[in-house]
Amino acid sequence: MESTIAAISTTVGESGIGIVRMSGKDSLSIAGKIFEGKKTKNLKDAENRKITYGHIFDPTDGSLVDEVLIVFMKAPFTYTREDIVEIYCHGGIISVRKILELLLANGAVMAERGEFTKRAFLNGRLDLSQAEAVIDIIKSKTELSCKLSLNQLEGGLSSEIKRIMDELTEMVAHVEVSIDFPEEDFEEITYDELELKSKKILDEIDNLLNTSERGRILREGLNVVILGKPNVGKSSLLNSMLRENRAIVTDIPGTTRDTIEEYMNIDGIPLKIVDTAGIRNTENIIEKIGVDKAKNLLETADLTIAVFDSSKELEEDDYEIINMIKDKKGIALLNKMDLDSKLTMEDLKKLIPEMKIIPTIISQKIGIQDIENNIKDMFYGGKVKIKNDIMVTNIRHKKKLIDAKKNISDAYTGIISKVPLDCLEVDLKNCWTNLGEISGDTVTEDILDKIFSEFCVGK
Ligand SMILES: Nc1nc2c(c(=O)[nH]1)N(C=O)[C@@H](CNc1ccc(C(=O)N[C@@H](CCC(=O)O)C(=O)O)cc1)CN2
Ligand SMILES: Nc1nc2c(ncn2[C@@H]2O[C@H](COP(=O)(O)OP(=O)(O)OP(=O)(O)O)[C@@H](O)[C@H]2O)c(=O)[nH]1
Ligand SMILES: [Mg+2]
Repeated sequence: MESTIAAISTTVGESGIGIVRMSGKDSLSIAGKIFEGKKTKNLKDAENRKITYGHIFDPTDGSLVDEVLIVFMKAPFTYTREDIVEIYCHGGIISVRKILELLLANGAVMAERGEFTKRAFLNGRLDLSQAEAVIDIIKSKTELSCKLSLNQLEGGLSSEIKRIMDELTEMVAHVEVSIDFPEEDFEEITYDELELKSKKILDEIDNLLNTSERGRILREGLNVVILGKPNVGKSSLLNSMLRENRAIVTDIPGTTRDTIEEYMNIDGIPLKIVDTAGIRNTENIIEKIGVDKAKNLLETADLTIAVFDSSKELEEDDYEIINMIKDKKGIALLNKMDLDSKLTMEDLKKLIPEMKIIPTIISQKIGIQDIENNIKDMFYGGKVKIKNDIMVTNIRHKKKLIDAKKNISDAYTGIISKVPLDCLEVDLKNCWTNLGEISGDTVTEDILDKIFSEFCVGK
């Protein structure tokens, strides 16, 4: 890396302090041109990693720009493994921008998005999945997803991937020896050994892939769809869960015409919750579109909440809804329990014996806590220990794992049917390459550019 890069690393706006930073071999000399210290006049004389107080001046006219703290961090023990200078100035928009401008005028080039972290990766301080964790930390919206990304930054996923890659390397080496020196039987690997080893790798990749479903939920939110006949209290439920009057609630059936999506979280579990138009057989064109939309949404739901009205006898529309949700993951609510009962818990239980049924009075917020606890239980159903678990949360990693799984299962199938060893080698190597795209060992320039372009400036 020849160039010295500079960027503003904090948000530009009304902030107390702003950070402008530089990385590269000229960092110290460039900063030295615009900084004058109080006690330590010259930045070159400042101690490594020790904060120095002073002022930034515009060297073209000697005018004062800001009062700052500055630190020089000497390569290679820095964030990027290059020389770094960080300037802590007064926040806002003028000072940070002016200081960046001066650095650029004195030999630094504007850093691209994620370029500091990209350099940390290229210089070997982080592997690619760790670098990607950095942006996931910044973008995380809940404590839980932040914690997972921090684990990834600490190298949990990386070491697991590395371990599997080492196993593959060892297997390939054995296979190659057996191909190259078939006469010398001492090193030759047996098909039984190969079967065991490839099965182990297949299981390990599978285990990682199995965590990605929960990973997706943490990324996108658990997709919860509220379903039911008109007027049963679906929008009331949405409002109660959000704790705000988001959707219009009236006693006129057919109030909600379109779907309403909102985000919330229950103890850190992100939820996308969708209120839908009441399902009924209708001739009204607008309402019909809403009803069809609600039915389609069911396909992508992680969880459905089907609402029933206890004050009304079951009708044809209820039966249709029961049919739709029967084999889906979800819970049923028997609402309006404050009114005279025409539909009991027992009646409903007979129709959907597999499903959890919760009695509610949504208009009085009764049962909401119960619903939220049930959603939580379903999420933690797999008994994940989030804290120590390695979890695949990144969609790119998931895709690569799927490719790698395909390679190793092909190899495994080949081993079972005793195909020639050189046929296996290709699958094993491809598997290694696909895993290497997660760690960054085998990644291409294009992929790197794409990954780091999603970073923020100054990271
Ligand atoms: N001011 C400031 N705050 C920051 C960062 C930064 O770059 N600057 N970070 C980044 O964006 C994060 C912290 N991450 C960092 C990771 C490594 C090193 C570092 O200097 N590592 C060296 C030395 C470690 C040591 O002293 O033991 C190394 O790994 O060799 C610095 C920050 C969050 N806070
Ligand atoms: N008595 C009683 N009324 C309720 C309860 N829950 C909701 N309601 C009332 O039922 C009516 C319909 O509620 P909504 O939330 O608009 O029902 P919806 O299912 O969204 O209806 P559509 O949008 O038309 O499909 C409103 O007047 C609510 O105040 C309850 O537990 N008990
Ligand atoms: Mg509604």
